[in-house]
Amino acid sequence: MTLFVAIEGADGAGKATAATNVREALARRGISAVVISFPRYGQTSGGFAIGQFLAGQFPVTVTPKAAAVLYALDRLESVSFVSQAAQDHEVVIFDRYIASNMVYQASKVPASEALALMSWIYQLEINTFGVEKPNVSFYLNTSLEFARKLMALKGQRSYTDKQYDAHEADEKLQLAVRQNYDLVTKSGLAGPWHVVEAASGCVLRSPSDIASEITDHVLEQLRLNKDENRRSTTSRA
Ligand SMILES: Nc1ncnc2c1ncn2[C@@H]1O[C@H](COP(=O)(O)OP(=O)(O)OP(=O)(O)O)[C@@H](O)[C@H]1O
Ligand SMILES: Cc1cn([C@H]2C[C@H](O)[C@@H](COP(=O)(O)O)O2)c(=O)[nH]c1=O
Repeated sequence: MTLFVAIEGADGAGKATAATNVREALARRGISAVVISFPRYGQTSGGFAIGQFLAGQFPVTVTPKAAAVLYALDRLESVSFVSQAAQDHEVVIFDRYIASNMVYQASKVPASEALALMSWIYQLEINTFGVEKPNVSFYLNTSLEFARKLMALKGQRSYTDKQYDAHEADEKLQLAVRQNYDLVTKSGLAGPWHVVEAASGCVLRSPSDIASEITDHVLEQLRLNKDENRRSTTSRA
């Protein structure tokens, strides 16, 4: 059975880097893994609409619920792509997944409405759209200060020429995103969660150090899954 792993975090936390390094670390152990990054900007109509929205070019005002639907549509359109990846690989690593949708949209409404909106989005994606649940999620926790430095290292994006997109430019949103990741990880929504610190004290950890912490958890989860499969095969025999 394929393991679905989600790597989550604020903009510029180093998720794409961690996802690639984890995939390579698994490959070195003979475990086949693939990285799928959401949004899939150029691949789905939802992804295209999100690119327009983040570039500030969507033709109508996008409320938090409308944004949630666009992001969820991107994943709905990707269901068969994900299921093909699951047939071809032992591990599918998502660079952002459903929790990004829950956290970012919840960060645009008053704190008292955040949990209700998060659970609405989770129901929409899992129950209504039939998107695959992650088996384990990692939150790459980083301060806004470090994230700004990493964002500055990012190359040109496909959907905007600006240095910062609509979410990245919004400092208040970036702070609320950190509070809401804290809320989901503590409440276990869209989990189970492991929190991975991007920095140790006031020094950013190396990409390989971060990836090896995540890889160790993934290997442990693969072992647990194999034990579980063996147990259920034995009890059926
Ligand atoms: N731990 C790290 N130490 C130093 N540089 C890093 C680290 N992690 C990532 N980087 C660099 O920071 C930049 C942004 O990283 P990355 O694209 O992985 O972030 P991200 O979280 O996926 O960003 P976003 O969500 O905004 O797309 C890249 O140039 C990457 O090489
Ligand atoms: C998948 C997903 C993403 N977002 C947000 C998070 C970012 O601010 C942007 C785009 O992500 P990228 O990593 O910078 O390409 O969109 C979201 O709100 N909901 C989602 O489902």
